[in-house]
Amino acid sequence: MSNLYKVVFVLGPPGSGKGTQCALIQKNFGLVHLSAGDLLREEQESKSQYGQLIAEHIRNGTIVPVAITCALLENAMKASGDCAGFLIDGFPRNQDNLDGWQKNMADKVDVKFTLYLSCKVDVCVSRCLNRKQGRADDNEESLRKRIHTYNTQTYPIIEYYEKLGLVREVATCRDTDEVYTDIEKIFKEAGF
Ligand SMILES: Nc1ncnc2c1ncn2[C@@H]1O[C@H](COP(=O)(O)OP(=O)(O)O)[C@@H](O)[C@H]1O
Ligand SMILES: O=c1ccn([C@@H]2O[C@H](COP(=O)(O)OP(=O)(O)O)[C@@H](O)[C@H]2O)c(=O)[nH]1
Ligand SMILES: [Mg+2]
Repeated sequence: MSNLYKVVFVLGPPGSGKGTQCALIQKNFGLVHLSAGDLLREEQESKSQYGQLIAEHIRNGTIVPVAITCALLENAMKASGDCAGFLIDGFPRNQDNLDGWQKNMADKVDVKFTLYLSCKVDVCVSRCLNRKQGRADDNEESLRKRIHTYNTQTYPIIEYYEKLGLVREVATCRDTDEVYTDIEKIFKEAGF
């Protein structure tokens, strides 16, 4: 019996439906959903010493240094007790994230696969602009920067996992329940 944490990374452009689909997977498979973006927003609101730095990165669509994000993820994993595994939503987003994760977490986790939610940019942007969660980065200027960061820094991480045969892609420019039906099959086939 391995006592490594089981992990599935969930990546895709902003607005592709990562949070929406993770909520459904969590409910039906008992994996715990950890959104790196949500953890960073909570850290920022908690008057952390990193609050200003996090806020600037979020508004500019750039990526927070991995030491901060990885520590938040590891703490959340330790705090969540026994579970079927973790859905890590929106991380690793660049090479620095991947390097920091490999250095600190590689021997504590079993990464099962990366769920890649693919969606056309114009659909993603309009979903974010209509999301109405009061986010500082759901405006046209921040979204342009976020899409640029996604294309230049995050997509190469998906390609890295693709070369390892660890990507499961699901197209998300469809109704939420149609998308979830495909995702459910993938998790069942992976033994969850
Ligand atoms: N398949 C879908 N069809 C239409 N709207 C969706 C779909 N999936 C998510 N949304 C909506 O799009 C917005 C962004 O979804 P979210 O799950 O927050 O994406 P992400 O975490 O990838 O940025 C939310 O308002 C959500 O309700
Ligand atoms: O590992 C992460 C995850 C998120 N972010 C920051 O948080 C923002 C919002 O991320 P989130 O995943 O919440 O956005 P989404 O893709 O869900 O729209 C990103 O643009 C980054 O600035 C980051 O720096 N590192
Ligand atoms: Mg999200």
